[in-house]
Amino acid sequence: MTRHDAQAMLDRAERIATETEVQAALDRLAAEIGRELAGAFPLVLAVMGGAVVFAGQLLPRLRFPLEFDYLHVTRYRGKTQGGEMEWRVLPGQNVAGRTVLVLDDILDEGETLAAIRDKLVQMGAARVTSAVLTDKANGLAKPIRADFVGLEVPDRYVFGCGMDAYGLWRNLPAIYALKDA
Ligand SMILES: O=P(O)(O)OC[C@H]1O[C@H](OP(=O)(O)OP(=O)(O)O)[C@H](O)[C@@H]1O
Ligand SMILES: Nc1nc2[nH]cnc2c(=O)[nH]1
Repeated sequence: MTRHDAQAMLDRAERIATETEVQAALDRLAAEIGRELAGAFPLVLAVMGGAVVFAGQLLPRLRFPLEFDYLHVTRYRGKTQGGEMEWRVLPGQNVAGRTVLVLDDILDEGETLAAIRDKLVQMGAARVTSAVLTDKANGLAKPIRADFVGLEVPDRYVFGCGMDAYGLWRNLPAIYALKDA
């Protein structure tokens, strides 16, 4: 896709959450997480690559002791339909016995977060919790619910705030839905 195509895709998209709304959701999430996990000395794990913006903006709002690490799993790979799960970086052995908080940008069909939870439990995590910036209202019986949800988004392909559209526009500070996908 060219730079011009990328701009045209954004121009055709619909903005579904403003930067101000995203920042307010982050403030609320941080307060909720603090109430639940401040005393737990959690291991916070960002799911690369979509969680990079969410983690980068949430972490400075968490004012309690924690450790941070990441894992990398993907099943969309720049497409708008999910496929086979591909683990690129497994969680480290430091999860054993810990309260873990998984951060991801979106809970859609829930396959990714459920697989991460199962992996962490298998690796000996004492408690697995999760926070997602967005939860897609797709009417599906998801295999997992997130403990902390920033914003509900409609059943469309969304991008911005770390989420990509065909590999692009993770850098946008607001959230958009593709015109046609
Ligand atoms: O609930 P699901 O239907 O499983 O989808 C959610 C996952 O999809 C996205 O990852 P993606 O595979 O696009 O990789 P990315 O993080 O590199 O964007 C997103 O970051 C979640 O991890
Ligand atoms: N960028 C993006 N990634 C996703 N992964 C699962 N659903 C979505 C979505 O709507 N947008």
